[in-house]
Amino acid sequence: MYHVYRFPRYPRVHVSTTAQVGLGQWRPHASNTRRESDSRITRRAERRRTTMAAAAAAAKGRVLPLLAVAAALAAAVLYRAPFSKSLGGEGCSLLPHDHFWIASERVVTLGRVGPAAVEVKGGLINAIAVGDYRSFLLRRPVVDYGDAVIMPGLIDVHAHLDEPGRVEWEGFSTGTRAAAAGGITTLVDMPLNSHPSTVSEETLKMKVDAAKDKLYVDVGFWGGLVPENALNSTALESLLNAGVLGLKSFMCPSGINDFPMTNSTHIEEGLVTLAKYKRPLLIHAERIPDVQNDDELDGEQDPRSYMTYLKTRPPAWEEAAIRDLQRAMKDTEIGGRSEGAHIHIVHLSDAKTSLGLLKDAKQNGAKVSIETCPHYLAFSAEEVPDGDTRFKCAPPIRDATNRDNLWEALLDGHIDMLSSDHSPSVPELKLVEEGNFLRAWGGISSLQFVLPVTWSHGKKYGISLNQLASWWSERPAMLAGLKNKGVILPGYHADIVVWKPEAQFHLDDNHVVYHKHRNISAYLGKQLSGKVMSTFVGGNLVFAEDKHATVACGAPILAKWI
Ligand SMILES: NC(=O)NC(NC(N)=O)C(=O)[O-]
Ligand SMILES: [Zn+2]
Ligand SMILES: [Zn+2]
Repeated sequence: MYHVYRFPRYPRVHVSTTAQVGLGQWRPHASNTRRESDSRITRRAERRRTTMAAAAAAAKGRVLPLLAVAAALAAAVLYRAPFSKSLGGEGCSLLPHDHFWIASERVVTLGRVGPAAVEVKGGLINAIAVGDYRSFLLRRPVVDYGDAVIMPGLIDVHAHLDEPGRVEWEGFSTGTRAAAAGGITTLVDMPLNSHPSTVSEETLKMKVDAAKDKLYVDVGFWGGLVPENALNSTALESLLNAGVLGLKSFMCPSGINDFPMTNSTHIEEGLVTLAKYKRPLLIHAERIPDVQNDDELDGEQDPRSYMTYLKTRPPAWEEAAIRDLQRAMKDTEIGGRSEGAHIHIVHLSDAKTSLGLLKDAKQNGAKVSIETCPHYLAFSAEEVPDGDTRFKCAPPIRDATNRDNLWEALLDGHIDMLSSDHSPSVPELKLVEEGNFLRAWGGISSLQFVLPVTWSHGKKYGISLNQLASWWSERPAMLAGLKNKGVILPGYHADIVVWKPEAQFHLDDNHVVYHKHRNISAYLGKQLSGKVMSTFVGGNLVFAEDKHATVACGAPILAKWI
């Protein structure tokens, strides 16, 4: 027996924007903003949205509230593709079809994992047949992936692609090829490390221009909240109107001259404007405490020792930042000054007091979400070799107990999602030879490996494929307001990764790495399981069998406020 979930057969359902959300305390805000779109894909998906919810609800009640949150959080955020190539256009896809089925024994859809066939048509998921899908394989063309996993493509909401200005560090072409090879179908680019930083309408335009014809996956952009624009709502609105999906700010020096840190006043004022647009503020939450522990500063320290570096950025830095954010978080509560805004803490490393404070804030009704990154879950301070600056990042990788506590918080739902924080530089700045932790560039290079890394390490903690899809696709889509992405359901973009969780591989010299600089990644030399076979973006097969499509047909994603 099989059942097909298809657009026209289902009745309309009302998706409440005030539904209780199954995403910790992260509740959406109702909005009366009318949704519309100017892209072909978005319009089509929009017509199907209520039907998808009906299909999902019919199959599994749990899915409906998640759709409600996506709809509500994204109520004012839409996207369009100003220069995307036509679907299935010449060279965009390794598959010569615009309408086809893919099938496997393990499809992650409708809140379950099981046999299913997925119909892809015109860049969208058109129908899903679950159960005895084999009878569907008579319908051609079909790609039968056997027992490989078919899962929503990963959405990486934290990647530094560094173009324009520092293309020698990473770039749109190299970065998105690595993303496609790693099963990432959408990424959102950070506003710093490129030059200039993305802090205005003009600099966003430079980003989008630089990305032209170089995107192998879809790419959105965060803008920067910096002292120069934070208190100037006209400047902020022009950046938001230009299409950034939200803003990002630093509470400590960022290491980039034209991206200065913000204080809590900048953050609180910025949130008021963001509330109007219903877009999130992402915060690098480390702050140099007013009084530093003498232990951390005193004495002759070996700069090649990882412990020396670890002591320079203790958990107290994360804690000080979160304490500084207390008022801003309170402002996001219902009835607060910036109700409608949302605070997202990037790359949380401290699983102790900082996490505890954030849990309390969520409990009290603050609109806060938390991400952590695979390197905090895969590595521990104890195992970082002295002089191996590939492991340097901020906040730092802490001890093994902290790592276990991060996994626990992720599994318990206190940490909402994962991101790569792919932040490479040129090898010279990483000081790999010299091994000086205090002077080396901070940032982990990981984009292509995040799926196998999360899976390889998560297996030991008993993670499921559904959790993986939630942390890497569904919740990141909600954060970025990508209402047609993040799940495999009719009407959503056909952004899909096909991978083999059991396939082991050694990240050795023979492994093809598409990052600009392969040798600065801390994952090189590691044994991993989980091999990406195929990646589809908007129905285009953009990566398969270690080959990319010949033409880069990914779309830039720009938010539109109406
Ligand atoms: N300028 C950076 O890219 N910094 C990044 N560096 C890290 N994470 O070590 C970050 O996201 O904070
Ligand atoms: Zn950061
Ligand atoms: Zn970062």
